[in-house]
Amino acid sequence: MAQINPSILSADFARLAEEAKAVEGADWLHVDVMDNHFVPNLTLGVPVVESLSRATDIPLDCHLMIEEPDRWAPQYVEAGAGSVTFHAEAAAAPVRLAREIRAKGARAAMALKPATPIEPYEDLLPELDMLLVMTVEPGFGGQAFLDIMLPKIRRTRELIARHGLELWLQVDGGVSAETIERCAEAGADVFVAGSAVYGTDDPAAAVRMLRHQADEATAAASWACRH
Ligand SMILES: O=C(CO)[C@H](O)[C@H](O)COP(=O)(O)O
Ligand SMILES: [Fe+2]
Repeated sequence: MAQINPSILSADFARLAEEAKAVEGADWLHVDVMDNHFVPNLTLGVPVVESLSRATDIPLDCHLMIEEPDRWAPQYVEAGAGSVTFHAEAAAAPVRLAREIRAKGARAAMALKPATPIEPYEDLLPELDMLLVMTVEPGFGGQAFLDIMLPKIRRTRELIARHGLELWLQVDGGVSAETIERCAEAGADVFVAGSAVYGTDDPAAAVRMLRHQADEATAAASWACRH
């Protein structure tokens, strides 16, 4: 079944615990950590993740858009994150970092900005639990989905299948009722949605609707039949 991860970037930061409750039934809560260096925006850090992990039963999926993830990522595991994603463009030693995240007890994931190809990282895939293909330029919520990323999602799904891996394939940025089916058809199975969830009157219903759409599109997709 498709996993839907609402992004709290589009939530009210003064009411994060309530905003987590508003998406009960979501698979993960996506937490965008930005440092105003790797991306031109600043959000939250380790103490907020620590408090949020105590305030909700939904596991936290921390997307680190920061420099020096080798230094910081382990601290997010200690703060309670169930999954930690570092960017390929920022990590100094991605294999060592992925192993450290896993050794500390979280799922290890790596993200690719739109201009970063997947092919140079093929040998790294067995070290990861999830690969994130960004479908907008990281930094801000509410941007338009980049259709041009669909071939990269397809190629990544093919590589995962070729290596016989159980790796999850996440998409993040502009995922909505209009775009989620294209992502699922191309091979994504974990979907981050910020504005498409928190920008509605009923965020929990939006999660259910997006999951239903993704499941239908996956069932019809050739990559899932071969899986
Ligand atoms: O990583 C991100 C931006 O860098 C966010 O997770 C993403 O943009 C979610 O927001 P939306 O669904 O509104 O695009
Ligand atoms: Fe994100």
